[in-house]
Amino acid sequence: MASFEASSRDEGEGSNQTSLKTVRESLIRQEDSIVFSLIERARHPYNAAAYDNSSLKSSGCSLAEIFVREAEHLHAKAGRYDNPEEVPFFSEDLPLPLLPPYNYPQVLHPVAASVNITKTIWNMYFNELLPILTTKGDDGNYASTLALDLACLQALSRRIHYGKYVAEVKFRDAPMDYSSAIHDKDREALMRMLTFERVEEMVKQRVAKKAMVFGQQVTLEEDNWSGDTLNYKVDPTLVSRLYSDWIIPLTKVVEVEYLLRRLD
Ligand SMILES: C=C(O[C@@H]1C=C(C(=O)O)C=C[C@H]1O)C(=O)O
Repeated sequence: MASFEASSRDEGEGSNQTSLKTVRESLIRQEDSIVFSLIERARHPYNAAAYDNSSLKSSGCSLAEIFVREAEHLHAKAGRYDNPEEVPFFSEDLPLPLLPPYNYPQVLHPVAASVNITKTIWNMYFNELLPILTTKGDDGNYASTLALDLACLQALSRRIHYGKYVAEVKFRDAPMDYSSAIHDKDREALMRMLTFERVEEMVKQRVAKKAMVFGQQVTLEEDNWSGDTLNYKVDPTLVSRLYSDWIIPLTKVVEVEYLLRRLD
């Protein structure tokens, strides 16, 4: 595993199973889901009818919203939101899981449940990301398109809200330093303390590389494996930009919001 800027602080954590190292390893694995889901969604054009609030006159919302609401309803029955890493977009009136709850480890402070930026993620995904990820046009495959949107939204929500875990382990590593900034409600100091620019740079480079590797046309002819002649399924610089402009900044917003409530 790559060595991280803060690796010295990971050492000696002993009994603490969730360390900055394991949290970062999870973020690295989540990159795979995000990059794959973006590549899959980019197979279809934009398909505007699925997002138009006026297409379904009787409901007043878009087909996308109905799709995500009903999918979350079903996922709630299967226990998805028992896992504190999963944050639904429409948390009102979700049904209880049908199976008895699984005993997920309680790593976070209970205030974690109140940190939720799904509205921001929703707006970012539909207003900013989708128009640049997809080509213009309509292929009529709204169900497939929306199922792929759901996969993208879930992967993004999970990754961004995982900032709670990042913040928790950073807090446990340096409780005195963080506590004084939390008492002062000093967002800027918290943002400075939790930021590791070198790690962010590595993340941006790695996701661009993953977009190149996962997005190649794989053929059996040797020639097609030479990097610069390839036509990637999603522009690797777009994936890197998605991380630098939205995913990393929003993860850090979650980190700060969680820390501000960490001593409540
Ligand atoms: C997630 C972390 O916190 C911050 C956010 C990062 C991210 O979202 O990828 C990376 C580095 C830090 O600036 C971390 O330190 O690993």
